[in-house]
Amino acid sequence: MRMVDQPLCLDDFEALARAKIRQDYWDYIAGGAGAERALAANRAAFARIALRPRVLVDVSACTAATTLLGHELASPVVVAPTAYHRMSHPEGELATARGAADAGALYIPSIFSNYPLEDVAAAGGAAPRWQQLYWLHDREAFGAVVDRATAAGYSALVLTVDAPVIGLRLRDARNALTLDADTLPANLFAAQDLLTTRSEGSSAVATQSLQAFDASITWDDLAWLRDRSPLPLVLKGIATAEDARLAVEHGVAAIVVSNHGGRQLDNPIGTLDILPEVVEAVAGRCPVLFDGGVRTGHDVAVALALGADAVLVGRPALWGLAVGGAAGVTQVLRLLQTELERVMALIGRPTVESIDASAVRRA
Ligand SMILES: Cc1cc2nc3c(=O)[nH]c(=O)nc-3n(C[C@H](O)[C@H](O)[C@H](O)COP(=O)(O)O)c2cc1C
Ligand SMILES: CCCCCCC(=O)C(=O)O
Repeated sequence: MRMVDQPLCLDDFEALARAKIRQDYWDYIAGGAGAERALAANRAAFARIALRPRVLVDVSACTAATTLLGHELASPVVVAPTAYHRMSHPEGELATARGAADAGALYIPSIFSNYPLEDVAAAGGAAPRWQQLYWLHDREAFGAVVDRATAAGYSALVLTVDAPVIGLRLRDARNALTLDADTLPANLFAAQDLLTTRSEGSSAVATQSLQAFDASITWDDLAWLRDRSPLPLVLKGIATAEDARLAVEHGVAAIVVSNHGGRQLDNPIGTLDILPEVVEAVAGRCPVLFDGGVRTGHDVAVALALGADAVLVGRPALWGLAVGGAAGVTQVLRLLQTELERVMALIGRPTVESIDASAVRRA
């Protein structure tokens, strides 16, 4: 592997982070499900789309600034929900929240954070934040988290719907992954014992998810959540036009096209290949967010041109966190913003709104 002193791109951050995170936690973060076909497909999809540069356009003042559900953001790059940030840095989600706030970015903490959601909210100050949720078997515990997020000033709930069970994470099973005491989920006390134990041939994360997640929920159950909290509801993990239409019919505020970073269904198709059918089905009725394999400002521009209103980054934020705590998260987000603004100049699209379908073609 190449030696890196000063990270100039996200690949550099990845190399530096790898040297700082212990091997079984690194595998949990980096890995995908099954043969990791979906993980690879997410990146491969970007190689098939080319940008179409227009010239002699005034690009002297390109700006990546945008708005999303009323939030003014420095760029269309959002920090995705990822569990257990203390695997990457002792200050965990508190540092991520500070780093995202300093970059003018929206952060979506995972329900499986290592710090209580109230503390994460306080660390982010006035910055926008949405709370991610998994629907738990224990309805009382689930409702309590929803109430706490509502009271703590989160401005939307992001329900992840692509994980009725956890995908087959072979790296974690081979590593017999269990979580150390300082990496246990802070919002869910009942989950803590289970994450230090595991069934034979499985990891603690997989064993626990089987017991914690309610795999019986359907579209009808969304009404319960809407009754429980007035916050706008975002569904994360939509991967077909049919479900995108259903989501809109159920009044969601936004959807996230995602395959969970290739960690759930090991499908040989990247989320970028799925994005156009979802954008067409939604037909402008709500914002469409996208994630999976975004690693450069060029990737962000491609996703926007294919109809995304914003993109989420999962692993890259963890790399920044591992490398430099809050400042590392800020650096990763600013790097993506700077790269995007450079690409915008090079393709003659000086604003986020001007990056439309005419900006791309199949390579
Ligand atoms: C270590 C790790 C933990 C994750 N935890 C969650 C989670 O708690 N909730 C969730 O909705 N998605 C979770 N995800 C998925 C991310 O939100 C996101 O969809 C994915 O990381 C995007 O792909 P990328 O890492 O290539 O940017 C996790 C992903 C990773 C890598
Ligand atoms: C029972 C713990 C489940 C944590 C799930 C976090 C996650 O979504 C992941 O991809 O890992």
